[in-house]
This record gives sequence, C-alpha cells and structure tokens, in this order.
Amino acid sequence: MTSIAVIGGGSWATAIIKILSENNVSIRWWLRDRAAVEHIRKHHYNPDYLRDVRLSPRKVKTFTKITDALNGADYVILAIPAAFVQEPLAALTPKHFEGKRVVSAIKGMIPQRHILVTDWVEEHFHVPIDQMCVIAGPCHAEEVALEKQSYLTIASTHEACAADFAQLMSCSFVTANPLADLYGVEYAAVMKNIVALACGISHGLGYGDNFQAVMVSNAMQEIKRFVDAVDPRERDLSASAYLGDLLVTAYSQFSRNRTFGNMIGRGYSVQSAQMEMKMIAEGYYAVNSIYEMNKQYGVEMPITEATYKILYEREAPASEIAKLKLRLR
Ligand SMILES: NC(=O)C1=CN([C@@H]2O[C@H](COP(=O)(O)OP(=O)(O)OC[C@H]3O[C@@H](n4cnc5c(N)ncnc54)[C@H](OP(=O)(O)O)[C@@H]3O)[C@@H](O)[C@H]2O)C=CC1
Ligand SMILES: O=C(CO)COP(=O)(O)O
Repeated sequence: MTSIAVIGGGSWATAIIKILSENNVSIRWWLRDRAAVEHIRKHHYNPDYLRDVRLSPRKVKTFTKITDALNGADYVILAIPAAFVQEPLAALTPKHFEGKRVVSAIKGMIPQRHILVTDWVEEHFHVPIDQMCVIAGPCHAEEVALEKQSYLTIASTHEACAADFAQLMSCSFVTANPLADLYGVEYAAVMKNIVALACGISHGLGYGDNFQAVMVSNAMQEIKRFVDAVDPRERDLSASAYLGDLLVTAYSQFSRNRTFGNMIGRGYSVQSAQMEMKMIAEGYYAVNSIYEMNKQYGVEMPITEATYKILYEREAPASEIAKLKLRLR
C-alpha cells in the first residue's frame, strides 16, 4: 500500500486527502494545530475546513510532529501556502526526504527568494527534480468536497513520475492526467492567482463581464509571454492546466484570490481584507515575486504591474485599473 504524507491542514489538504482516500493508500497527515488533530482523531472531520468531508480513521492518521508524518512515506505532499511553507519544514534535512517523491500542491512562490516551490525543495532538500510533481488544474477544494466532477493535471519533468501520481489522484469524481511540463504549469498556476486578484479588483470597482472577458484574454497572453521567457518550450496553453485554471479562478464564487481582489476594489485595505478572509490568497505574495522576477526578464506585463502597484505601492485601485484599461486589447 502506498504511504503518503500530507503536510498542511487547510482546505486543499483536506480535499486532497478525500481524493486519495478513494484509493488504496495510507495517509499520514501533519497539521500544525493540535486542537484540530485531536478533533479529527475523535470526530473524523477537519473542524476548520470542509467540515462535511468524512475522513476514514483506517486510512488517515494524523500527526503533530512532522518527522512522524514523514516516517516511511513514499510521497510527501506539500499543501501549505508558499509564504508559510518554510517554517514547518525548517527542522527537516535532505535525509528526511531520501527515497521519497515530493508533490507540491502549492500555487505560489517562496516570497523572500522569488523562486518556485519545487526549485526550493530541490535546493534545500536535494530531492531530484524528476522525483517531483505539482498538482494543478482548475479544481476548487469546495467542489471536491461535494464530489463534483473535477479534472487535475499532474505535472513533472518525468512523465512516468507524473503518471504514477496521477493514478493515485484519480477517483470516480476526479480525473487526473499527467503532463511533462513542470515549470510551465507551476508558473501558470502562480500567475493565474494574480489575474484573479485583478478580476476581483475590477469587479469590486463596478466593471462588468465584458471587461473581465477582455482582462482574462489579455491575461492568457501575459502568462504566455512570461512563461515563454522563463522556460521556453512548445506547450499548448489552451489546455485545462493553464487556461482552465485561469478561468475557474477568475470566475468562480469559491476563488480566494478573486474574493480578496474584490474587497480591495471595494475599498478595503490589504490588512483588513486579509483579516476578513480566514483563507489565504496566494496571489498577494505571488504578484510581488513575479514583479521582482520580471525585472530580469522585462516581459510586457500590464496586469501584473497594475496589481502590484495597487497592493504594494498603495496606488488607488480606480486609477490603476483606468490606466490598465488603456493597455488591454
Ligand atoms: N483551496 C483550493 O481550492 C486550492 C488551493 N490550492 C493551493 O493550495 C495551497 C494551500 O491552500 P489552501 O489549503 O486553500 O489554504 P487555506 O487558506 O485553506 O489553509 C491554509 C493552511 O495553511 C496553514 N498556515 C497558515 N499560516 C501558517 C503558518 N504561518 N505556518 C504554518 N501553517 C500555516 C493553515 O493552518 P491553520 O489552519 O492552523 O491556520 C492552513 O492549514 C495554496 O498554495 C493554494 O494556492 C491549489 C488548488 C486548489
Ligand atoms: O487554484 C485554485 C483553484 O484551481 C484555488 O485558488 P483560488 O481559490 O484563488 O481560485
């Protein structure tokens, strides 16, 4: 039986565990919150996220010590927002990861370093890049909880590695397909969160569906320009791992990033929007990383620039979106 450690106790970790539990696996789940661990052991659901998801005590064991969760695991899934992933893993060394495959379920970048999570894991824990995957595709945890038909893309530089893990992430309501484009998929997943923020901001300002459709079309071109600059290769950006993920985050009621942006458009400060939301909007951190990274690449990125100026330079949302309006086609 495949043993899988899941690191993180939020909505996506909970949804991933629900999917994995449909297969013949044993899950070793680390959460930082001791009270949540006690609650799950006693009541078999996560009290803080997706409370309707029942967790099989036979398949899912919870841990408060991260090394215990990793013990004997074949896979380690990282499912904590990128901004916070370094702290819980700080005590781990390359030895803890020896012989394990690492899967990033994170759609964000390491903020202080402006690097992808897989690059950080390779650098920090010496996990070979071909032993890593990312979980991508248009898929909200809330819909997984409701068993609504969903699709995931498992990307890796090594197709067989992606294919193995895709099998574990497939079940009656989830189809997971492998794809050999780790970097393209990972960057696109980071960038779609920035676009969702921009869509939310415009919506909060009163812009309508016509404007948003143009924003999303322009965003796809912006993502293509950036991804082609950082990792040039043949790829079909209309595939669901790229375009599908952008669409779901830009339009869905469940999108954390769009919700956060919407509050900013309605006049909330960054701090008050963060306090209002229990969940994390990765795009807030990602926009800083992509903006900083792009100083090196010089790609034309009007949507990223406008979002950065609103969130980090405290420019007025209305005037930044008005300027952006003139750059969209
Ligand atoms: N939700 C979704 O539908 C999807 C999410 N993702 C990605 O999954 C990743 C996780 O997001 P998601 O589960 O939605 O996030 P949530 O906001 O639902 O949960 C955040 C998790 O991170 C933990 N956390 C917050 N701050 C810290 C910290 N300082 N140190 C350690 N842990 C911390 C929280 O712990 P605590 O509960 O104790 O506060 C919680 O377990 C993100 O990269 C997101 O982009 C990808 C696809 C879909
Ligand atoms: O990546 C996600 C869905 O694919 C989740 O991010 P949002 O909640 O911002 O849409």
